[in-house]
Amino acid sequence: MSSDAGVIKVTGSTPAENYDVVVGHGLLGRLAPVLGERVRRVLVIHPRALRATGDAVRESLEADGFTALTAEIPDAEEGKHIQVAAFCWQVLGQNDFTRSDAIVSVGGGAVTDVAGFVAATWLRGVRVVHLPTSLLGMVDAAVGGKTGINTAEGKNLVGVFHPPAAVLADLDALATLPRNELLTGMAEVVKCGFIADPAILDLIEKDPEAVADPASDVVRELIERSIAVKAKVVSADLKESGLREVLNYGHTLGHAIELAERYSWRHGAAVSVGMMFAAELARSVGRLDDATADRHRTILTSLGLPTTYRGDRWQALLDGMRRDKKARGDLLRFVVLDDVAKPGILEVPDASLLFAAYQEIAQGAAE
Ligand SMILES: NC(=O)c1ccc[n+]([C@@H]2O[C@H](COP(=O)([O-])OP(=O)(O)OC[C@H]3O[C@@H](n4cnc5c(N)ncnc54)[C@H](O)[C@@H]3O)[C@@H](O)[C@H]2O)c1
Ligand SMILES: O=C(O)C(=O)C[C@@H](O)[C@H](O)[C@H](O)COP(=O)(O)O
Ligand SMILES: [Zn+2]
Repeated sequence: MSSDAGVIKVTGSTPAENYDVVVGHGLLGRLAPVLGERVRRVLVIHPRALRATGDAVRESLEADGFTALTAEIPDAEEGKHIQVAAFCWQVLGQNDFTRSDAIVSVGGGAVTDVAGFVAATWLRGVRVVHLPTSLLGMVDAAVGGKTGINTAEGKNLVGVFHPPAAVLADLDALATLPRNELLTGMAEVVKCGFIADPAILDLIEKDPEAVADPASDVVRELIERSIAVKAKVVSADLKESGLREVLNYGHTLGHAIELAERYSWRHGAAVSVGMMFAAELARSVGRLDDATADRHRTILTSLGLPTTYRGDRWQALLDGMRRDKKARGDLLRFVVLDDVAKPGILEVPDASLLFAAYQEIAQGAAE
C-alpha cells in the first residue's frame, strides 16, 4: 500500500455519513477496511472494457475473506439504462444480498452513476464504495452521491442521492485511460476552476502540455483541487437545495447536446461547449466581462476541447434544456458567472436571449 495518499473529507448529513475520498497509488488494499466488518457479500460492477480490473478487485476481496461477484455491464452511457440496473438487481437477488452487503463500482462516471443507483435502490439502500478509473470519475462523478440513469427523454432523469461509504481514486488507473478521456474529463476540472478555484485555471494556463500527462504532478494537483471544490459544495448542500447547483455550470446546454448527439459525444466535451455558452449568456446580459468570457475559449481550446456546436440544432437543444433539473415550470435557470469563483443563477424567461448566446457558439449560421 502506498503512503503518498491524500485524503479529502466529505461531511454527510450525520457523522455516520461522513466519508473520505482517497487519492494516491496502489489503493486496493484500502478497500476491505472501508467496506467495514459487517459486509460479507460484495458485487463488483464494472464495464466490459475494464474486465481485468474488475476481476482483480474481485480476487482481492476474495483474498480478504469476502464472497465477491462481478457484474459486467455495457460501456459508457449504454450502461446508464434501467435494464442494466434491472440486471444488477437480478444478480443481487439471486445471490441473497442483504442490507449488510455492499456494492463496489469500478469504472468511469457512467459506472459510478449506475452502480450508485443500484446501491441506492437495492433493499432501499446498501453500502457502495466507488473505485473511479477515469479522470472525470475521480474529480466529479464518484464524489457527492448523485446517482442516475438516462431515459429516452434525457440525461440523468431518474436517480437518487446516495453518498458512498468511501471513494478510492487510484491514480494508477489513469495509465490506461485514452488521451481523449483524460482531456474530456478535464472539462469538469476547468468547471471547478471557473466556479471556485482560480488556481486550477492558472495551473492549466501555465502548462497545458503537462495537463495531458496523467503521471504529472500537475494532474495530481488538479485532481485534488477539483475534489476539494466538489467536497466542499456537497458537504454543504447534498441534495441541491441551492449551492450545489453551481456544480451544474455548463450542464444545461451540455446535457441537451449529449441527448441531441445520442451520447456519441463524451459528457466532458458537451459540458465544455455548455460552459462557453453560459459564458456568452452571462456576457450578453452584462454579468461577465469580455476577458473572463474569452478566457473560457482559450483554456478549453488549449485542452483540445470544443467550444462551438453545429448551428442547425436550436429547437432540439431548447427542448432538451427544458428538461434540465434546474428548470422550474417554464422558467429555465442557468448557472452563470459574475466573475471567476463568483457563480450565480440567471433566470431566463425569454428564449430569445438563449438563441442570441447560441449564435455566439454556433458553427455557421444558427437556425
Ligand atoms: N454523479 C455525478 O455527480 C456525475 C458527475 C459528473 C459526471 N457524471 C456522469 O459521468 C459520466 C461521464 O463519465 P466518464 O467521462 O468517466 O465516462 P465513462 O464512464 O463513459 O468512461 C469513458 C470511457 O473510458 C473508459 N475508461 C474508464 N476508465 C478507464 C481506464 N482506466 N482505462 C481505460 N479505459 C477507461 C470507459 O470504459 C469508457 O469507454 C456521464 O454519464 C456523466 O453524466 C456524473
Ligand atoms: O454533482 C453535481 O451536483 C453536478 O452537477 C456535477 C455534474 O458534473 C454532473 O454531471 C451531474 O451528474 C449533473 O447532474 P444533473 O443533476 O444535472 O443530472
Ligand atoms: Zn458533469
